[in-house]
Amino acid sequence: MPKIKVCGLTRPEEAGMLARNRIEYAGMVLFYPKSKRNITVKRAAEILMVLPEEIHSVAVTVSPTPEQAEILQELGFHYLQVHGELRKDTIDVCRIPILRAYNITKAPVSAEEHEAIAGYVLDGAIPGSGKPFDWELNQKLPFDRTGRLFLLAGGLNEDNVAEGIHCFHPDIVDISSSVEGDSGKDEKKIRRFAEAVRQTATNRNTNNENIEK
Ligand SMILES: O=C(O)c1ccccc1NCC(=O)[C@H](O)[C@H](O)COP(=O)(O)O
Repeated sequence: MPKIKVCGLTRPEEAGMLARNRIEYAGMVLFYPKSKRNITVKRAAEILMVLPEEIHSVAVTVSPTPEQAEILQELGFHYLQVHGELRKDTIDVCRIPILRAYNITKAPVSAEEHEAIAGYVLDGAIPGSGKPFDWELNQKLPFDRTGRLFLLAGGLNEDNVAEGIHCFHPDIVDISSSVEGDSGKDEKKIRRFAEAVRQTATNRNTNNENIEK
């Protein structure tokens, strides 16, 4: 069963929503003012303060500079997620694992290889837009998964997540838009999404039992 990452936290009370629903990863968008989910370093520190230690924290960035990466790892984030450009000088200062994210348009992705890259995120063309990439055309993953995490992102919701899991077998399913309300993350939506993910595993086990009978 894949783990779940809820991305784009903006308020400390959302940490409790994740804990109560046994969500394993929490993403926060920083240094990207174009995003409606962009938060300040101060706000990220407030959220990290109340986020249970067992939830992995992910700083979500676009083309981060070495100085920004340094601030984020000093804050205590467990992972640095990088959209846009992954700079060599940023890799050089990074002591936390990198999740390399690709926004899939029509052009094929050519995945970078580096030992600092702990996982890959395949995301929609516009991150955080709630729109998936073309799953049909991207069935073959553009990287070797061995020893690395694979996160499926982009437009996932409680209705399509079972199909996404079936198509890609991701280690982590990554969501944002579909679990939001007017003022940020919505606990009822998070619960329903988590139930849909866990139900997928239950259905698979039941199907396997039926096949074995
Ligand atoms: O969420 C954003 O606004 C964002 C901005 C810039 C870079 C990345 C961003 N989000 C990254 C994520 O990991 C989202 O969870 C992912 O894009 C899925 O979002 P959604 O399609 O809304 O479920």
